[in-house]
Amino acid sequence: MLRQGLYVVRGLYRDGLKLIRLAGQQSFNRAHLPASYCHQPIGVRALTMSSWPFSSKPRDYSLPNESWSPEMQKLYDHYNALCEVEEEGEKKRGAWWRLPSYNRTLKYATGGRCLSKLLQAKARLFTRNIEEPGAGFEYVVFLNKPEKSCVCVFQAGHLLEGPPGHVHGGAIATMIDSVTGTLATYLSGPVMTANLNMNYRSPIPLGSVVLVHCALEKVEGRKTFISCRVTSSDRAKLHTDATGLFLTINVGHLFGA
Ligand SMILES: CCCCCCCC(=O)SCCNC(=O)CCNC(=O)[C@H](O)C(C)(C)COP(=O)(O)OP(=O)(O)OC[C@H]1O[C@@H](n2cnc3c(N)ncnc32)[C@H](O)[C@@H]1OP(=O)(O)O
Repeated sequence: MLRQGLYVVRGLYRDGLKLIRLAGQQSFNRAHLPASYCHQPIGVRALTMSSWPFSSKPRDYSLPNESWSPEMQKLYDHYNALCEVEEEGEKKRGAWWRLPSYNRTLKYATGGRCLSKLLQAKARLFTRNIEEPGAGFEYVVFLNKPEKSCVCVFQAGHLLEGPPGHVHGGAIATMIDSVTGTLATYLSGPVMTANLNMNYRSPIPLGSVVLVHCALEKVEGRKTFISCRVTSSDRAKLHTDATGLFLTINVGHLFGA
């Protein structure tokens, strides 16, 4: 028992060192990643479960729960169906990927458990820190790899109220930052938001379901430019449009380097 525990601690320590070494590089390079990471997009890779050393798995917040409205479920089913295509009677991976989502950014990456203890043991990802299903940000992101775009299906809960009965502008900005940031991370590796420009065109009723569409505009050196449109679920109404600039960072930047 004690020996098993020591093996786990030693493994985590080794993985932690690997991650810290990776953190010193300008950007993640496939050649330096464990083989199990290499078939997944960066956003997914950071959260891979393949080397999860414990028996209990963390909750994936992007899966349907009882708070989802029929509209939210319908849109989830629509995009989820695009993740798998049938060719000559065989099921194959489609152009779309559903991205899993956890409530901590570091803990569930290889070695991240060590790092999250070193940094902020109580830290929780802002958009996933409300445990009550449906009260805050209910969302799922689907990535379209060939088109370098993504769609987020977002249902805003009662804790996100701003103007009476409508979603707070800061909550909308949070979702835009998260989804554009997710796409930029997938395309360019570790990034931070340098600039977000937002035009609020029409209010979003609380409890409604909207789509957050994001697409790559261009990459210039360390700069990744993403455009974003938040629309009603039938795409007929534009709620917000935005642009985001993301700068590739050396992960050491997060550690004060
Ligand atoms: C999975 C969940 C995803 C969630 C995604 C959420 C992402 C986030 O919210 S990140 C948190 C919010 N963002 C931050 O806190 C970032 C704070 N800012 C910083 O750390 C730094 O300013 C940082 C990293 C953005 C840029 O710093 P640095 O790497 O030193 O870049 P710097 O040398 O100043 O500038 C590089 C280039 O970018 C340009 N640039 C930098 N900032 C800006 C800006 N705000 N607007 C326009 N251009 C800019 C510079 O002009 C320069 O251009 P050029 O090379 O053509 O001369």
